[in-house]
Amino acid sequence: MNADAQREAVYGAPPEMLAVRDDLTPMLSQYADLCETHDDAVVLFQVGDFYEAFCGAAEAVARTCEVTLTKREDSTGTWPMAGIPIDNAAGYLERLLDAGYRVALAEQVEDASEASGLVDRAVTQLITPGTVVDEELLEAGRATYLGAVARGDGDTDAADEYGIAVLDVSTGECLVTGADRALALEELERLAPAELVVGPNCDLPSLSFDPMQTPFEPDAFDVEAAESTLSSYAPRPDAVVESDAECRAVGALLAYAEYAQGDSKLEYVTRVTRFDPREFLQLDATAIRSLELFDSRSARAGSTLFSVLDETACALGRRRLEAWLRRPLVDRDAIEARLDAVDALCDDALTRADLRDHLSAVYDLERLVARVSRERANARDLRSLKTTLDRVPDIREALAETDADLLADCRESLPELDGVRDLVGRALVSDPPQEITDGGVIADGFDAELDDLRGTAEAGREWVSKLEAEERERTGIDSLEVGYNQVHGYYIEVTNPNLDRVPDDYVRRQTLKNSERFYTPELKEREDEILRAADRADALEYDLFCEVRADVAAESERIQAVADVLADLDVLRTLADVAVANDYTRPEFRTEGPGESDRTSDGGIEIDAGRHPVVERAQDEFVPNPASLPAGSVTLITGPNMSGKSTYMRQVALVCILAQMGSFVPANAARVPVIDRVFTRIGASDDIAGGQSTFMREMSELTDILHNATDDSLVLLDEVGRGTSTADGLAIARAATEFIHDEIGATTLFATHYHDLTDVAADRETVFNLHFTAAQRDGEVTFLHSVADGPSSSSYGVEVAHLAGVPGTVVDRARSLVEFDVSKTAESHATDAAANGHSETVGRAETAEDGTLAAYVDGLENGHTGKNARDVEMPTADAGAGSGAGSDSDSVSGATAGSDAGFDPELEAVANRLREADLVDTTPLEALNLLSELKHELE
Ligand SMILES: Nc1ncnc2c1ncn2[C@@H]1O[C@H](COP(=O)(O)OP(=O)(O)OP(=O)(O)O)[C@@H](O)[C@H]1O
Repeated sequence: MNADAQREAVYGAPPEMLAVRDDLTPMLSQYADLCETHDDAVVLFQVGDFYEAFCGAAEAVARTCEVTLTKREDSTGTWPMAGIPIDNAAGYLERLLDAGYRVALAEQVEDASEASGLVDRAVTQLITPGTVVDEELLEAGRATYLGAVARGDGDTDAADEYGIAVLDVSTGECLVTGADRALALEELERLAPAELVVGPNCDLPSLSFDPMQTPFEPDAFDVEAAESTLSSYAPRPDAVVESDAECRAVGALLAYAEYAQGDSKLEYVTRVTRFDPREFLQLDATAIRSLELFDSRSARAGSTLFSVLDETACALGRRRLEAWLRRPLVDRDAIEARLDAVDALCDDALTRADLRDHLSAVYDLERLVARVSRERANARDLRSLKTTLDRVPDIREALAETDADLLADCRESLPELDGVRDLVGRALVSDPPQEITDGGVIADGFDAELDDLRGTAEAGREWVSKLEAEERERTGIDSLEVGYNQVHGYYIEVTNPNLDRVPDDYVRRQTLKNSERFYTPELKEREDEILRAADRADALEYDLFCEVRADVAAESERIQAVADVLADLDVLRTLADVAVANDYTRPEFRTEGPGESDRTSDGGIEIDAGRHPVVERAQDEFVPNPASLPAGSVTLITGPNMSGKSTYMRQVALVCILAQMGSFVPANAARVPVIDRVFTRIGASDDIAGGQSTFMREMSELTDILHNATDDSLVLLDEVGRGTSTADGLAIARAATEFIHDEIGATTLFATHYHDLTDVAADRETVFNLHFTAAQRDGEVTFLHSVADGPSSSSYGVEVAHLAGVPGTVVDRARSLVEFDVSKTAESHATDAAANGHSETVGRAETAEDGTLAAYVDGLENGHTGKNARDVEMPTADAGAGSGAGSDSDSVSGATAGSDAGFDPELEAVANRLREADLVDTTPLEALNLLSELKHELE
């Protein structure tokens, strides 16, 4: 049985209980009923102060939560039972969720002391990864989404439409979008809901994240049913959604969320917002992952872009920062508005500091107001809400002088909500208790009746407090005491030796070992008065509290508006703080937006002294690099391993992303276009679970780029083609480069070790070569990390192997092999190159240095790999586009034509074996054996 099946086996009513169903005690019968109606979860059944589970579920709870498995015995049998204490249930619930269980809380919904017979119980909450609302189970600064995906009607054209909806049940944020399957799935990956309700006929591939997939009534996805659910959240559903698929997704999502919250409408979901993914810079899951925006492959803390930016002061800001980074803008005006605001704050340290100060005192207003609406908020929550709202006037004041439109808008749209502040301020004591049923919550002076009751109780207590002295005097018993206990109430206690002095009006209440307890009719009367008043006061306080909470709930929408503005402000000030602290600069935009006709010939990317925002933090000295990438150009980047190629490519993309989210960028200056998408094909990683080899994955990512990139896109390719044979890899890399350049026109950066690829620059004006250099002295390599024009001449592979710790003997031997073979091949290489009219200086290239393994491999591939080159049908480049330096296809086919004479198959076999050797997975002994075999072959 797999893990899912194991979990499901304990859902539903226990079969052993069903077998004796009619004989079960009323309580267990109630348990079995609730298990049957909630057969998609482990039912935790409140019995007093514990949540109990029985039978198979009890065993699962005991195992997962590490609590004792006990048993309950009654006339019908012995039932395994396990319980978790309600008071600190959060930790146990978390364990159950982590173990993949869904949990239904069946709570006592009537006061056990008032129930005649069996206490009424109902499932009040379903707890699953996407429906948790408990603060202790949620990550503060991250939205936790419940998601739904639905498809258009199978019989119509709309069948290709997919709808995606997400809801953060803890805050009420609800988003819906729709698109074709590919785009919709991309959006789903970007939103990465923790739990997913999937509609009928949705054909989902394996996802890059791992949501809990929840089966839910297919009927909820029917258009009519979905529209009816949606209509209680949006009076005109057709004004919110644009297709049936969207309607189905959001309707079913809300229906499931209602079911999870005990079948009640979610009053705090006040706005269902539709968005179009095309209105944002599209970053798919691959790009988000490979640019390490949120998750890093390195274990180093602070090694993602998000962690560099995250100087937020409150959870509201943190969640908003994540949303902005996940979804940068494409509307130039909106971007400039954010940049103006950040700019203004950069220049105003005082306002920044003020804002930080105020915002760090605010609570998570979105979650607070959601709790208020769900009637789950206690008095402390309302006080936190007030504390937050109290900061609003100060925040408005701090923004009083600002010129930036967005900041001024924030100031103007910040409602002060005096009514709510005043109400909570007057109604609740300043430091209320956690419980709302035990009194002590409502402030004096708020309600006359409550004040009266309190006055009565207080007067009674005062009377009692004086009673001791009076009775001592009346009876002459100095040791007489007046006391109170929960069971017997007020009493007068007299020790045994003094019992003979007890007056006649004392009535015996309790006998203890050394004393007797009494009351007097008058004391009893006072006691009744006090207790009656106190009980009534507690009940009245609870009612008053609920009224106050309901009044606050009525302002949900305006409070959510405050939360919205505070979140924006926190992000804007964070971006300004980060810009100042890290010396970022304001980017300039060269185009109005994707697809706009005013794209000019200089609509490319120009970065002066750009840095990688994350790598620069980890580096003692980061070397800034420029980028000059005309629109639609392809830039081929060569250079030794570890020289900085990937860092460079990524930093260009990160500058563009930061700019479009409205942030300053790590550079001295940056002029950038508004791009529509960033595509990445970086790093080789297997997707064995998804059934893809490294190469297949590489190719499917490349396919995605070739199909979907536009001339407004930025494409990063890192070593495309390396997952297969050199000849095939080079052919694919070359063909892809030509296609992207000639057909798509996306601005592209391509890091490669295929030196032959650099020839593409020779006959295309907007294909350029850049390279990274390294200095080699006394056999040691130092990476300079600075970019220069032209292709690189060496890869320093042996030296990098040395740096990586490959044993000295192997490195020395490899070096001598390289030198030996290079000298052997250099001559024919030079001859071939001359014969092809192809010098080593191509385009803006620098002259290659020989004496390295790369030059040797170059030699083989350029001049002596006739077999490989012949095996691959290279697409012929447009001859007319050549610049005269020899077109790429010329150079390859020329090499092929003239190479057979110098082709040495044995030498190539050795080279191939060397090339394919995986040094990381080679033990020193295997390496020595390999070398010895190679030597043998050569000799
Ligand atoms: N501009 C820079 N200034 C300082 N250090 C840098 C710079 N660029 C990169 N580095 C350092 O060099 C390391 C290697 O960089 P990177 O991964 O970009 O090299 P690469 O050329 O892509 O390597 P490979 O070809 O092996 O993938 C980085 O982890 C970083 O520590």
